[in-house]
Amino acid sequence: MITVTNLTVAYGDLVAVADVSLRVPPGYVLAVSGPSGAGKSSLLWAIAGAVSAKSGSVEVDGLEIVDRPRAAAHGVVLIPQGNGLARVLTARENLSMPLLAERKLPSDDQDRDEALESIDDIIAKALSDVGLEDSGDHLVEELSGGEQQRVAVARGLAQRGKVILADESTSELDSTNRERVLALLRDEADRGAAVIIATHDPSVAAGADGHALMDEGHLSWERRL
Ligand SMILES: Nc1ncnc2c1ncn2[C@@H]1O[C@H](COP(=O)(O)OP(=O)(O)OP(=O)(O)O)[C@@H](O)[C@H]1O
Repeated sequence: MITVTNLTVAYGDLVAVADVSLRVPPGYVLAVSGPSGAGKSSLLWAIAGAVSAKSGSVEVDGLEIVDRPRAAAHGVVLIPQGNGLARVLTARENLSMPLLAERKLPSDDQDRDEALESIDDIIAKALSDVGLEDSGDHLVEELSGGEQQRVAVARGLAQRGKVILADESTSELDSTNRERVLALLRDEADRGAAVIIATHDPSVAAGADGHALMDEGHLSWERRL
């Protein structure tokens, strides 16, 4: 459960998120739309622990989110706008980094090999789910914008979070891949994650369980969860 209570995020004097409250239970997909600069990314960053609240709070399953490392360890996955991939690493390496960071590999050689094989399996499935099973060894900078976006989605899915925050994750995709990614995000909700999608696309918002609008940091409801 994502619980945002009277959250305000500010950059100096600029208030990006103004006294926002919302709840997203496990199993639900919330779409957040609104004009450029409305505060959608800032709301997602605050839920991910990547920016601090000026006032108010964010909780995930009762744990207050105070910084990114603890949020990530608690299963809060952010698929950032602009992908956030390391361009000089391969797609597979980009997927492996958060998985390796969150696990302590066993010291025993055989146990370690098994753990690494299981990570390889998770990565192969995530890349296959986004239709990039043959692109794992490509450098990110060799991939198209839409392929990079799908790698970023695969990286998010591979982490099997309890919260998935997808920031404009379909903006560069053709309709087939947009439907594919939306179905994958729906699968995440069906497995028990709470999902928030920031989007400019009305068709993405229409497919969500609820739809919130942001404008100048304020949130209102188009369709409640
Ligand atoms: N790191 C930052 N420092 C200062 N101002 C920022 C920072 N990040 C965002 N802003 C400002 O905060 C406001 C909200 O930005 P935000 O990126 O959250 O909006 P958005 O709704 O996601 O926009 P878009 O749809 O264009 O991605 C904007 O005025 C933006 O310029």
